[in-house]
Amino acid sequence: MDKLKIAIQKSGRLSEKSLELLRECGIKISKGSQTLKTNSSNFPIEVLFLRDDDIPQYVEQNVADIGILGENEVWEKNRKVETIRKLGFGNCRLSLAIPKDENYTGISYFNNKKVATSYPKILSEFCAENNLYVEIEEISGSVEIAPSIGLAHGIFDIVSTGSTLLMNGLKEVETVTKSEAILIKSENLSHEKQKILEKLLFRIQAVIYSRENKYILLNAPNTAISAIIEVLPGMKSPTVLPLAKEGWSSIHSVIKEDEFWDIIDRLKNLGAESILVVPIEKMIL
Ligand SMILES: Nc1ncnc2c1ncn2[C@@H]1O[C@H](COP(=O)(O)OP(=O)(O)OP(=O)(O)O)[C@@H](O)[C@H]1O
Ligand SMILES: O=P(O)(O)OC[C@H]1O[C@H](OP(=O)(O)OP(=O)(O)O)[C@H](O)[C@@H]1O
Ligand SMILES: [Mg+2]
Repeated sequence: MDKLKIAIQKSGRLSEKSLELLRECGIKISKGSQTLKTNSSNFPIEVLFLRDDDIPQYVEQNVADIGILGENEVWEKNRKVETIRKLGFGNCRLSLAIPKDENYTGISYFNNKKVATSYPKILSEFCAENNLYVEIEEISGSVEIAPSIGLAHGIFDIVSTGSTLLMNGLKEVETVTKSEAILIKSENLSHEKQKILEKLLFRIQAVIYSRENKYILLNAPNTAISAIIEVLPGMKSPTVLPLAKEGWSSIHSVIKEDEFWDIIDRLKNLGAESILVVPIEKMIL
């Protein structure tokens, strides 16, 4: 039987989370620290561990069928690959930064300046759109060091918490774009591999839904049920079960994790008690 070849980052920001996603999809993968290629024992998939920068090229050339990498690498490498979906991790932004004591006057600050980056294509497109002439100094890593050693006036790099900028005496002045991990595929997948991919995508969808949602259970007086249901829409409609205590019910529903803290006060004000919020193992709509 054919195997679907998936390229993921060997070591770096996306490695652990890519493996974790596959494992949460029920795919068994054993990996030693030096493993560069491995087969799953219970799913028709072969995992290739690569530098993230190389993944677009391998997927374009059908060496790998699909890959997990940052959107930023797909934009930068500009290979012929198809984006399938976002994966909800590896969130970061690509920003311009300058030494913290510089007086930033707006985007024209960068005119005729030297900027160091590992993303020359994304940067040059941004400069062209904004009619800026910028001298781009391409380097492959430790970009934040560039201004302090006189290599460039500013940098264009990935920012997440901002602590690398801070530690290197820089300030973020323009966010050019945002990125997260995505799944890409080759434009020429065989019918059989496409079938395996669909099976994998079904599982990924269930895992991502379960990460984004929580199961909520609460007790409330029957008089408050309709008002509480307004606040808790649920997958279709909340479940309402009678409690042994006369005039009270238990209400169960599914809520978005990031909405929970916004609605908790409203639920309490409506008379909800004993509120439990529990993780969902898998969620299939
Ligand atoms: N600080 C961060 N927070 C969140 N996501 C990040 C962060 N830094 C990078 N990323 C995302 O993770 C991807 C991989 O980042 P990493 O720093 O591991 O790359 P790398 O050093 O180029 O790795 P490789 O050795 O595989 O080439 C980036 O392309 C980006 O999409
Ligand atoms: O805003 P922060 O949370 O500090 O994250 C930003 C840093 O993270 C990435 O590097 P990483 O630490 O992955 O190391 P690398 O340069 O070896 O890729 C990126 O290149 C930045 O340097
Ligand atoms: Mg890289």
